[in-house]
Amino acid sequence: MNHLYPIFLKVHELNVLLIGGGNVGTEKLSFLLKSSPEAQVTVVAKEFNADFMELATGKDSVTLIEDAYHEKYLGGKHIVIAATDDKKVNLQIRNEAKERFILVNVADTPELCDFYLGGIVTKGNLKIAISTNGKSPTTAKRLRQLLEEVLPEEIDDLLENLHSYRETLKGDFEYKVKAMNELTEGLVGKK
Ligand SMILES: C[C@@]1(CC(=O)O)c2cc3[nH]c(cc4nc(cc5[nH]c(cc(n2)[C@H]1CCC(=O)O)[C@@](C)(CC(=O)O)[C@@H]5CCC(=O)O)C(CC(=O)O)=C4CCC(=O)O)c(CCC(=O)O)c3CC(=O)O
Ligand SMILES: NC(=O)C1=CN([C@@H]2O[C@H](COP(=O)(O)OP(=O)(O)OC[C@H]3O[C@@H](n4cnc5c(N)ncnc54)[C@H](O)[C@@H]3O)[C@@H](O)[C@H]2O)C=CC1
Repeated sequence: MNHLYPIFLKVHELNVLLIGGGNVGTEKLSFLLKSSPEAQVTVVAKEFNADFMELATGKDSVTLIEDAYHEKYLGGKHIVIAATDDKKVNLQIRNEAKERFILVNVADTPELCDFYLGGIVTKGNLKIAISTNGKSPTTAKRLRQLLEEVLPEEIDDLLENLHSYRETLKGDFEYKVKAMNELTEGLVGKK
């Protein structure tokens, strides 16, 4: 059974806390910033590795704190990603986040996650998020690569044009629904 419900977060308007600045921390920050370059991220780690520093240096929206995790760092955060190599610390982060009703992801332990990070395809205004329900992250990656390849950049022109047309519609809600559906009927191959 797949119970996951995907949403699209405005992470440039939310405060994200990432704990861990190693390989996994680098991967998580890298995909977060690839999709959301202005994401507001505070990173706490005892040490940051060279790749992490290269990625984070010069990014105004990323704040680095060289310290061991402490619950005080949860203050004012909406979302937490635990990516340390210490399972006990990851569990502590998860429990202290849950006490505060903060959504938490523990990179190496799906059972402890409130949400998973997904493979993400961006073509201008179009964004597609891919999950395999935690079963095969590599498949999520491969599907992301495939869709990046096959979806044309021009798909964004289509969205912009449809948006302009939508702005010109003056009728009530029902009229707009009908007009937009008629115009886009050909996209799904219906006659
Ligand atoms: C549950 C989840 C929780 C979470 O991290 O959010 C999770 C968990 C785990 N990942 C593990 C390993 C790997 N993860 C990747 C890659 C990605 N992992 C991502 C998401 C997720 N990974 C969530 C589920 C997503 C879903 O529902 O499908 C992606 C999509 C997004 C992102 O990371 O931002 C990103 C691809 C991004 C892209 O390229 O587009 C690769 C492949 C590679 O790097 O080439 C490997 C190595 C191969 C392998 O092991 O499969 C391990 C074992 C750790 C160990 O053995 O120690 C666990 C733990 C476990 O499964 O128990
Ligand atoms: N979800 C995923 O995609 C994957 C998850 N993993 C798992 O993720 C974990 C981390 O792996 P790596 O990043 O390779 O380890 P790493 O050794 O490269 O990095 C660990 C980081 O955690 C920090 N850290 C450790 N204790 C801390 C504390 N108390 N407070 C603050 N920071 C602390 C270290 O300073 C370092 O920055 C491992 O347990 C591994 O099994 C591994 C591969 C993929």
